[in-house]
Amino acid sequence: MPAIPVREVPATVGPRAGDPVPVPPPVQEPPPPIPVPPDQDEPDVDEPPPYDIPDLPPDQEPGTPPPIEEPPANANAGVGFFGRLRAGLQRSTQRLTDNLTGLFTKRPLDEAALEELEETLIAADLGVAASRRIVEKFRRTRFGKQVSDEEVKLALAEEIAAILAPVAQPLVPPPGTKPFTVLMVGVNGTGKTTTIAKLAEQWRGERRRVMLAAGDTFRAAAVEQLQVWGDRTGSPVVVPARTGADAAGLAHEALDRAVAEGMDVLLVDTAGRLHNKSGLMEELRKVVRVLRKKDAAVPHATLLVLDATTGQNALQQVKVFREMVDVTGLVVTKLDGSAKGGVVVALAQEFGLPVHAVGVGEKAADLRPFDPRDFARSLVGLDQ
Ligand SMILES: Nc1nc2c(ncn2[C@@H]2O[C@H](COP(=O)(O)OP(=O)(O)OP(=O)(O)O)[C@@H](O)[C@H]2O)c(=O)[nH]1
Repeated sequence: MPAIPVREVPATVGPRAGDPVPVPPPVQEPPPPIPVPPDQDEPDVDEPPPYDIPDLPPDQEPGTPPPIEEPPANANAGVGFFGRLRAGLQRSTQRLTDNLTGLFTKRPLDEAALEELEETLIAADLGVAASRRIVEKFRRTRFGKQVSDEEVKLALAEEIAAILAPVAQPLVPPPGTKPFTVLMVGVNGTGKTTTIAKLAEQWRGERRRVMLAAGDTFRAAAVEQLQVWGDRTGSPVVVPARTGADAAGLAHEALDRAVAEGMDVLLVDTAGRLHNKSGLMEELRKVVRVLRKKDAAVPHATLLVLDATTGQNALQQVKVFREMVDVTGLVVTKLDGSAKGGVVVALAQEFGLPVHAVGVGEKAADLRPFDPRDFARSLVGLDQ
């Protein structure tokens, strides 16, 4: 196997043994896509043909991030993360609350109103099971009563938060686990690379030493993108020697380097598509197998990154990726551009997998640990 180069961080920003780890400058913007020259050394290696994973959403073209709906004009309004979350979820909130307004104030809560409530919740992507659960609670506690819009929102927020609470688990590298190794999986364009950068930024800010591994070896642009993020966050990046190099070999090499260099965290990017679903499954399983050979506990976490704009497709993606790898937690991105933020509730109800973080924008500060109360109140349009 050819040697896998490690892109070293310039001495001015990279940590040295014994030095305090500098806090990297805030990440301002995601790196622009970088044109990739044809690989002169490897004329035989072709880009894989368009992928054909029948169970994944058809609207995600290979290599093309899904279009993000225009965010609302006041998307950056508000103070702090709650304000961003609230602004980011505005489309989802509108979708949910438009039909609720006046639903119960015009009449006491009867069967027809409950049915309308259920339809509204399902249309807002909360999923059938969660919607039924919420409606049942309303039936038990409020049937026959006249309730104001505000009361409805409060009760909804409470119920949604109760569904979300068990899954809201921030991802914290446990003390003594070094390097805490995280495998990032998900369909292309969902935000894996950006999420890696955001986590790297966050953990470097906590003075942890972070290494990145560019495991999406077929997409040279993805490798370049991770290198840019590595430079920006001051994290060394292990890159493949050539396009299409063995991803498992790269992950193995990265783990060796991370151990040798005393890294606290290793974040491994992976491909979101290959020739077909079984090709992707084979590759992801091989990456895990090879890592486990080195250390049975690795990867310590396997995060599936989901794009909220895909709505109910996200549920399908969880099912497909769980067939491939042992998904330990979820990150839901692009809540800022989506009217389908309710899908987080459906994911919580259906799978009960930890939701570690949500993304409400492209900047480093736009990824935060998932707070059930904040999310629920934002989703129904209540203030903090
Ligand atoms: N609005 C918004 N955009 C995001 C968010 N997270 C990621 N993006 C954008 O989504 C696009 C795709 O993100 P990537 O990180 O490249 O996705 P990926 O899954 O790594 O995809 P590949 O690199 O193609 O494998 C980029 O333009 C990101 O800036 C988010 O929370 N909100």
